[in-house]
Amino acid sequence: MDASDISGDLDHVLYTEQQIHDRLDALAAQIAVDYEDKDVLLVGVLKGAIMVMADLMRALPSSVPMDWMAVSSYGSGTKSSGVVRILKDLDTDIHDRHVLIVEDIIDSGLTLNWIRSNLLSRGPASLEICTLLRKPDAAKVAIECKYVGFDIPNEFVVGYGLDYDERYRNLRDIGTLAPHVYS
Ligand SMILES: O=P(O)(O)OC[C@H]1O[C@H](OP(=O)(O)OP(=O)(O)O)[C@H](O)[C@@H]1O
Ligand code: HPA
Ligand SMILES: [Mg+2]
Repeated sequence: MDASDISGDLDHVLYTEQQIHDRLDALAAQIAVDYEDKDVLLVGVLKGAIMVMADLMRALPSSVPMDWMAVSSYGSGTKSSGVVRILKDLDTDIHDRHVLIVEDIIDSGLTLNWIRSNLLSRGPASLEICTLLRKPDAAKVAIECKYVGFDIPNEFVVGYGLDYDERYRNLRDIGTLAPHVYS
């Protein structure tokens, strides 16, 4: 099975692989300037952020460490439960570290709101957020996010790390699913 099999399940493409890479390159350039004189630790949120992390960190000019957290908030559906629990914690002590959270999407904002306050309680020197996608019309809590790839409509999207029931993460583009997939 190859990616062309799953791309047939898309209704429409929002962003192509090329558009995503171009935007991440621009964000990386901005991050490189902002952290020019600081050591930054990238913290990815599994699993959705894997592609963003891989491409963002390779677009950075200097060597940067990364760490990962896994939390559960969505289960297998398309709505956040709002109940977040840590499945895998950081390996790194972030006290006094400059931390940049790397995410694929801010939807309701509940996941990042929880992660943000959890990480802030550990006393980082600074804490900022970089997300590839954000849905302003879906926000249930306001999240201050310094680096945003694209603001998108309030539609469920898949691809480039984003899943529907653990599928479609390996799609290179980001798009919405055709109605037949849900039925
Ligand atoms: O803003 P919110 O409404 O909280 O939604 C955003 C979060 O939901 C998704 O993760 P999910 O919990 O589905 O796990 P995954 O990353 O493994 O897909 C996504 O990757 C974000 O982490
Ligand atoms: O639109 C979405 N797609 C996939 N996963 C998600 N998690 C939150 N929102 C989304
Ligand atoms: Mg996630």
